[in-house]
Amino acid sequence: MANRLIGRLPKVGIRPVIDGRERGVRESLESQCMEMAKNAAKLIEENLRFPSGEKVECVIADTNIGGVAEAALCADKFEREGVTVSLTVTPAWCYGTEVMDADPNTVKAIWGFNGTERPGAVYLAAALAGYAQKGLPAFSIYGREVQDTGDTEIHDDVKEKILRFVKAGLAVAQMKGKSYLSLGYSSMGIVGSMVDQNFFHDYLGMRTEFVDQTEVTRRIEEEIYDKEEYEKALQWTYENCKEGKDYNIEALKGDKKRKEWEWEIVVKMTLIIRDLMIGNPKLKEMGHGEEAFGRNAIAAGFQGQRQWTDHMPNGDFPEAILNSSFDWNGIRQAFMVATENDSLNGVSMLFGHLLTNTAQIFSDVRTYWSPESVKRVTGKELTGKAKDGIIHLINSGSTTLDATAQQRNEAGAPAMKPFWEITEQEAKKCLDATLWPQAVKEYFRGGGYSSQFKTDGEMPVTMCRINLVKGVGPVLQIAEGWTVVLDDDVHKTLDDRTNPTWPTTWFAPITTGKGAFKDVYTVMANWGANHGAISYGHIGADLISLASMLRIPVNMHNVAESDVFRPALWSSFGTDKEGQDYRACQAYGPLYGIK
Ligand SMILES: C[C@H](O)[C@@H](O)[C@@H](O)C(=O)CO
Ligand SMILES: [Mn+2]
Repeated sequence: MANRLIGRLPKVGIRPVIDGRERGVRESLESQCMEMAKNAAKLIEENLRFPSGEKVECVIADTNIGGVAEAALCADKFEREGVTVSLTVTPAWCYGTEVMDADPNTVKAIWGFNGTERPGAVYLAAALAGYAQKGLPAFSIYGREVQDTGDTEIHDDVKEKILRFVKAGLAVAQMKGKSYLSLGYSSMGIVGSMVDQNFFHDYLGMRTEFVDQTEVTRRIEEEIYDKEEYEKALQWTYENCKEGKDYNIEALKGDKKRKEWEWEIVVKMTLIIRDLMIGNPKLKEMGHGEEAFGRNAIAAGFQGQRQWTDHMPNGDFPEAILNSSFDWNGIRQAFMVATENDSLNGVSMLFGHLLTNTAQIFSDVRTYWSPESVKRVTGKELTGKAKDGIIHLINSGSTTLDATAQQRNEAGAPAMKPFWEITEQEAKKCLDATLWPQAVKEYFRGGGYSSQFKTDGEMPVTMCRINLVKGVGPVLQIAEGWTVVLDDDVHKTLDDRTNPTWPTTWFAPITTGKGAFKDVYTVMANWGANHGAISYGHIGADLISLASMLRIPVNMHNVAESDVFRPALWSSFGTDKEGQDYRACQAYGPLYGIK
């Protein structure tokens, strides 16, 4: 099941461009050129889907584009069809700016066929020079190996670049016009929860919607939720969410009646937060037309601490369930809900979700454990991928239950998958691997239930985080690494020193010996905030491409330089890639800002 958001899904436009000279040249290229476009469309449509499950659709220009009139016809078609990502393809020389996609509102790339009989790469270079001069960043795709004229195969390096470009371009398009829903506002002085509407508007093209947490109270008290669904949800919760140990001191423990009330409240909160995000037609049937609309929120945050949690059960259950790929309605697309309303971590989760279609982990970046410290407190050596030290990722609230690592990929390895690949049995395993202890009352006076589990499998993951820096603007940090599994006794000793009621992920970033990635300690020391968003997979290169489209410089990453793929004209901003990125992002400014 997909999440209901308003606005059509963006399409990818393919533009075959051709040397317009008739009486020989054009005719000899027509079919090869169109074939290239069809192959690119096939590659994209066969490989890419939206997080809601729909297949990505391509639109090909009606004819090859040999001059400005055909370019305009194509632009017209693309506008009608809702194309926002444009890929120009050509095996031959064509006329630079005359055939280019000059629409400032599309994300652009050109694939110039690397053959020598007809010079596709020469067009690519001419068009890129044109784009540089006009200030329109475009990605350049050019295969490493020379292909023969009639060869229609797409080499792997080209495939990788096309798919990376399209994925990132579609992420840009999907955010545009959607909302971040801020439920409550500032949580415990966490600056990411002081939602910056200018950042959302200028960089992401998104709205920011502000709703006070009293709206949740009102809907609970006035019973503005689907009551049938609520009964089903409550029963499902009792059957699938096992209550854990109560760690509170006797004096703070709630009685049976109180605990039942808390379960009822947290289930109602889950329905209500979801309805606030995406609406619910059922509410209209109940006479609540306004509430039925929702806020068209592609991501949200719940302040919780402290005003809500000092008084009411906390948001851990609603956040964890919404962020997971399943609930009482079955297996479904995960929502993006940031705990403590940390909107910048919410956006980082959204990036990961749009690039991978999977649920996302939200965590505090809590403790760096050196091998020596682990040895000191447990008497044991860290081994395997954990051997050089680990970072403890842990937070009450938003960590998806998909992070229990109970799902398996085709190779049988632990994974977090898009919802349509998750089996009923896997969803059940994730739920079975999770306990729900009473929230620790010293922190959460109003109680509630925290999700308690550990990430019990070694998975490739990428942690990222947007930070807003005065004088610079937004910057993105990225750390690829692995979730690691510690021996049970080591895990328990380390976990018990923290808040054992919360979900734990042990993270071993990949270190390079240089800069922020000198070692695990320096990764932790260079992290720019208290939170990180963790996505399944090594997606650093995809995040880098996406950030460049949004003109957000990357201030720290451990992706191989050969995989860094940004608009071609970034190379006009110097030779070192990081400096190029800062200078180019500054020169072009936010995508939707005042120019
Ligand atoms: C209960 C505490 O207030 C936690 O929520 C706190 O450690 C954080 O998560 C801070 O981001
Ligand atoms: Mn936190």
